[in-house]
Amino acid sequence: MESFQNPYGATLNRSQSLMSGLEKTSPTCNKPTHSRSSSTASSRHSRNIKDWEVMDDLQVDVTSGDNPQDLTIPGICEGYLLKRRKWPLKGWHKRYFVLETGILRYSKTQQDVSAHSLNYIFLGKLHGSLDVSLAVMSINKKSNRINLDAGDILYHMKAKSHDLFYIWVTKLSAHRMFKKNEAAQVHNGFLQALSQGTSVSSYQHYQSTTGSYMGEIAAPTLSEFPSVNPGVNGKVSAWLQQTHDPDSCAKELNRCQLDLSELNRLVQRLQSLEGGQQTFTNGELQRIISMQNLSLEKPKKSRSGKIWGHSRTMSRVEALGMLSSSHLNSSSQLGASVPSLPDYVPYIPDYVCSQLSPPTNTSAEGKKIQQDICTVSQRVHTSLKSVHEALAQERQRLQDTYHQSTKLAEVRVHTFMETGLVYNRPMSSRRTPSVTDSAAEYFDANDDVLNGSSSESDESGLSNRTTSNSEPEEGHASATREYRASISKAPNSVVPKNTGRRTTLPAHCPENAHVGLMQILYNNIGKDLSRVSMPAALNEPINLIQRLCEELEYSELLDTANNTQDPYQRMVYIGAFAISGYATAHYRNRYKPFNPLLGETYECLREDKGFRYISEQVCHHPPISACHADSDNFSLWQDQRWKNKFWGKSLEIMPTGIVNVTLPRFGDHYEWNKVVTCVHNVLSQQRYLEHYGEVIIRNLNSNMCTCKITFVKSRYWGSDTNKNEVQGTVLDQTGSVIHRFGGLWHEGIFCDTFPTPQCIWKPNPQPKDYYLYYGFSNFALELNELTPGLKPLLPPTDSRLRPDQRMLEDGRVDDCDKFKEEVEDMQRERRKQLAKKGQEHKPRFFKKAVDSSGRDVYLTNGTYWKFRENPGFANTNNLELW
Ligand SMILES: CC(C)CCC[C@@H](C)[C@H]1CC[C@H]2[C@@H]3CC=C4C[C@@H](O)CC[C@]4(C)[C@H]3CC[C@]12C
Repeated sequence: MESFQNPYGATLNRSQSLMSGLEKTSPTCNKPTHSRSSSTASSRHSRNIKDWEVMDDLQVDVTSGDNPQDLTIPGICEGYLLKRRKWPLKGWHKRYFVLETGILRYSKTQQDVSAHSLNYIFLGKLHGSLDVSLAVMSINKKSNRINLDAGDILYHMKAKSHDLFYIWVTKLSAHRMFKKNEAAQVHNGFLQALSQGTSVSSYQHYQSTTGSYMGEIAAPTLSEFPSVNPGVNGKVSAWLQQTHDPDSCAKELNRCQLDLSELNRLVQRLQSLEGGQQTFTNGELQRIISMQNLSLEKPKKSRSGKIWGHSRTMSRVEALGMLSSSHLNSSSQLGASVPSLPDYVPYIPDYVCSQLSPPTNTSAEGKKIQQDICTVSQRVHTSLKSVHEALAQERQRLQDTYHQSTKLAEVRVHTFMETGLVYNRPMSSRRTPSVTDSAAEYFDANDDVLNGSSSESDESGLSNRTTSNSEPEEGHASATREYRASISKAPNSVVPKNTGRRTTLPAHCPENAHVGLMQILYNNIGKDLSRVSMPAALNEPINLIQRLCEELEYSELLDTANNTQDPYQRMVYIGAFAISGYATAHYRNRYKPFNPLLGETYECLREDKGFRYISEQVCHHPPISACHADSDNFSLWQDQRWKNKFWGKSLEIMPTGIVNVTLPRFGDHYEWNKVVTCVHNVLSQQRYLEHYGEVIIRNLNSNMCTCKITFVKSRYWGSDTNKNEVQGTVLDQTGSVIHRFGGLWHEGIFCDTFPTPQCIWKPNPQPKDYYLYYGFSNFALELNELTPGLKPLLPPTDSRLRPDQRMLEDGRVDDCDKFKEEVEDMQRERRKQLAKKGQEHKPRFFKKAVDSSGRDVYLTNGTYWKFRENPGFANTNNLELW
């Protein structure tokens, strides 16, 4: 593998194609024991995967650490990129990105950002921020896509052109390198200080020189605070009176302004002195791109007619010559951190070229001007520093006050709830619910979201909406805090004391921290996880078709819905049910359900809950699990298919099936989609699950109301308290909000627009020692129970009879591994036989159909319970799966 010298002096390997790793995975060599998934994966998919490259981690020589260039801060890069929407899964938002000192931030528009300070200030809402050195970076040259996966945060970005893509990749690589060096340096300084037994002053010194950007991630930005209520003038003046010398900041800033005009004059003078004599040496280009501040947007003509950065304009010819492929490919000694782009001569727009010119200073007069620039700059720096300090103090005060006031508000709302002061709102008024004063405070911020726009995107697939992309909103966060407080006060649902079912598993779950998940995942990139066989220690003794049944754990919500006259309130229960299915995921991130075999079935008869459920693995390619449940109060069916994507640190699971529920009493037929589930930090023990996106629930038989539920993506700076947020609204035909509800998907849902505000749903408490039993809930514990009475009634294809799964449940992990392999081999053999005969597998209890929207679906064919009763599965022809 070629190795290069990057602009900062460190040696690194050329980006390594992930696919090359995959290609090596032939059946004979390098194949891990547990990647026996089918090699006939969709060719389209694998072609796409081939185009992705993971940027190698840069090798930083920590020990030498004597290269002063190591800590040169690469120039800022800013401009619009497309950012993939979280919901709907297709389409991209245009977002304005700023990359500065290793931190990538973005907001909605360029106007949200101001560069008129030492650091970038986000005037509008800062949507997100990421330390690029902590992320796995993968790029796709063909589609100009860049992914950054930091485990907790995952950005999918796309450049508008290949040239911009090239610049961004160069910049990102430089900033990653810088950040890594910086971390190494801090680490070194610290170690040195410790080993010398001196105080850590050198470390502190380092911190004070680089402190402006260190730790930025953790510090909340001003935009985090809710907007100020206009009716608080009195409070503001009182506040200002306490502010320490408010005029001094203004004075300093005035002084700065004068100095800045002086600087502007000096810079212009310097430029006119040096005009046009610049040439670039071979290989310097990437260094220049890395080091210069670049604005990748066409400048809007400012008053001075100039854009910031160096303003010498290069001719198109000059630019092309400079950016010829010889500069960009691997022969460049500096072109290390960027993948080579052979046969490609990018056209860098003039307004970017004009910023690329490196500073030069040769003449004596030039030197003098430079000195002046330094002196004035230092003055500006001192002024701004003092302003910065004053503002920091102010921010601290604000922050303290803010925290105090939210605590107060909480207390107030609690009292409001406790005193039972409820408000009645005529439902007929059908307008956005008004809330009482005490609650109004925190709902104000919600309104724009509550009245959110439609989820249609424009033709280009681009959108500037922020209402339905599951990005966090501060207003919601505070609403959720209130809901949460109320939910925790609500009594726990009473778990029936004795269901006669088991309350624990026969054996503890195996320890699996040692299992080399990394190799398995890297070797199966792009493949469905549902096709990848994993070591038994990574499995839970539950099958995916059983796991689907878990979504019925809170079926009483559907019972309630079927007994609720008011269609809007009914919808709230349906919404809560849709959310409740996700609750168990909170405790379930260490193990993966078994992949069902084609033709495997599972039944769940719950007289106590009043429903019966069946499911079958109906298709292998792609894997599809179909299920159907009936009760006096509802019918539910869905077929579940999911795609998954592994981005280096996180695994995204995108289910595509639609859930259907009918309520016999009102003739309602609801249908809704599922959200994305992301397993963050999948390779480490800090693994956790997040759901994000939007669920839209429609009633196909009445357009009276719809429900919109947002699973909010947590913020990077979020404490645990803003994880797992959900917000829902029930809208009438005109789009007005009739109900709103929210909370956390693992803690419960509160609705404050009901005649009596109340907790709609709260998950059952986890059983004792659940951690030792795969994190299962009581309901999950019961799913695989096989009682002597039940055994003869089940078809032999029922998951309860699957030996490998039973072995795992009994704690016989090695036996399970062996048997699992056998079972999977048998399945392959069956498939071969079928293919030989030119036949296709046909599901036994489901039939293929097309739903009202033209989607392929699997519906029950109504035979399961009939066969079970008569003639009984012992007397039918059954598949032999194991
Ligand atoms: C590799 C292993 C050990 C890491 C753990 C992966 C676990 C957390 C993954 C593997 C398969 C995943 C499940 C696959 C499909 C669905 C259906 C979807 O509608 C809800 C999420 C859910 C239920 C996923 C939850 C997370 C899940 C269980």
